[in-house]
Amino acid sequence: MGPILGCIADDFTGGTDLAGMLVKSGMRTVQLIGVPDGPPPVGVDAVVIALKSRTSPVEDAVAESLAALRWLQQAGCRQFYFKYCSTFDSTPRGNIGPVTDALMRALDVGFTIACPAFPANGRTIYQGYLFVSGEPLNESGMRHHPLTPMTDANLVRVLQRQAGGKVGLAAHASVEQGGVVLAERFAALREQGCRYAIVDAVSDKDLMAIGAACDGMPLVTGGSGIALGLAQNFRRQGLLTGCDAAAALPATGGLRAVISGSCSSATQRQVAIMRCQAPSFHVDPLRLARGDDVAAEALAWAAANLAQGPVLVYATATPETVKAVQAQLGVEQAGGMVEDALAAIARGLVALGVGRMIVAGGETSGAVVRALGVGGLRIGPEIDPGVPWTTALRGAGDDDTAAAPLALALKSGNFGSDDFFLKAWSRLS
Ligand SMILES: Nc1ncnc2c1ncn2[C@@H]1O[C@H](COP(=O)(O)OP(=O)(O)O)[C@@H](O)[C@H]1O
Ligand SMILES: O=C(O)[C@@H](O)C(=O)COP(=O)(O)O
Repeated sequence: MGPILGCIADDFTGGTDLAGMLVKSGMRTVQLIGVPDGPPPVGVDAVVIALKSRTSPVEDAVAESLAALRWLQQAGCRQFYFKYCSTFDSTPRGNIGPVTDALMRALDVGFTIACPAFPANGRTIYQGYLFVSGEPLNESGMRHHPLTPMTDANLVRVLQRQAGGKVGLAAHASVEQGGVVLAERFAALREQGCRYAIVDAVSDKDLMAIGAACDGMPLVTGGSGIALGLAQNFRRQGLLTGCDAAAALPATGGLRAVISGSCSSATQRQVAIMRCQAPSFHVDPLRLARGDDVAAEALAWAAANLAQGPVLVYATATPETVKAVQAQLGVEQAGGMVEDALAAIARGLVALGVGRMIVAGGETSGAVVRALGVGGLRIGPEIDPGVPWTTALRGAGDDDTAAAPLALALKSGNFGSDDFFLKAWSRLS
């Protein structure tokens, strides 16, 4: 049987986050990188197509998302899921609103939900306000994000600025009463002319209620959290028949490296800790802009250090440093230049024998995975909430027979414990 649930993720770390969550909920899941050419994989319950569309121009994000939807429809999926960041990362023009609108039009649906909550990672929503580990979004580190600074915690307001229709709120008072009451609240909002409901959630129990209320809803949108409650609907209908071999990965090996282009608060702490314990190489955007061959330097340095243990290559910097760089180079130019350099270094590292790699940052992961020509990812064991180990597949139909496939952990900027870069290796057998 083909996949039942078709997911479109707006970045690659978000894709592995969602795929890991679906696997945990008992759905056999494969993550594909970009819209595939080939036929859908067999023996899976869910497919996640990971795009790099979070900060693309709106028209490009919409076109790519619609292409992904068409492929998932042809693959036979019966429910669709637009995955964005648990901190609702978006530019003032979108892309969450415009992509949601385009998917709704294509599916001919008049209502959907928007819920980025991920309580296990401290993302909770109450009265429509998004909190990050107890801090309102606009007071969290997200206000300094290099590409998508988030300066308003009220998601009804944020989505209303991006979307074509009216945004309503399904507050916690409805959510805590369970799926039936919540579904009634959705119906009431629809009658009031709302096309979207921001949904409160402060616990996994709330996510299960949201999942139940979304039974049969053609399109859901959110972070990875709401995935937790969807499998129960399919299971009840007898649609989840396969056994879950999800967390088993083929044997991996080779040298180890961490590549970090994330400037998020959690990554800054993780980089600081790894720098004290392992050889590290700093990629300076201003040197890139001057035309220095930083990638070649990094690879020569890596060749001399890799044998000793994991190495760190990072562009991660404080908000002040990032602002100064952006003032000189421009926001997009700085980001693109760093991403290109880290991607070239990742390719060179694999050529030097790196077989296990952690990449920190969503945009950074997108650039690296593309440069490595990865077609898909097999999902393995979770390192920390939202970050599984994966192994690289060449494409949709790949049966993963390579002797020792490349192991990749794509770490969302703000996920993972402070010692993530040190402890992650032990989760890979
Ligand atoms: N020192 C720096 N100066 C300016 N931009 C940087 C610097 N280091 C990284 N970047 C850019 O910041 C962006 C970080 O985004 P991303 O990789 O998605 O991380 P996160 O997951 O934390 O959001 C990337 O485009 C990256 O190239
Ligand atoms: O939902 C989340 O927070 C993550 O899955 C995610 O999308 C993070 O994006 P980055 O912080 O850009 O890695």
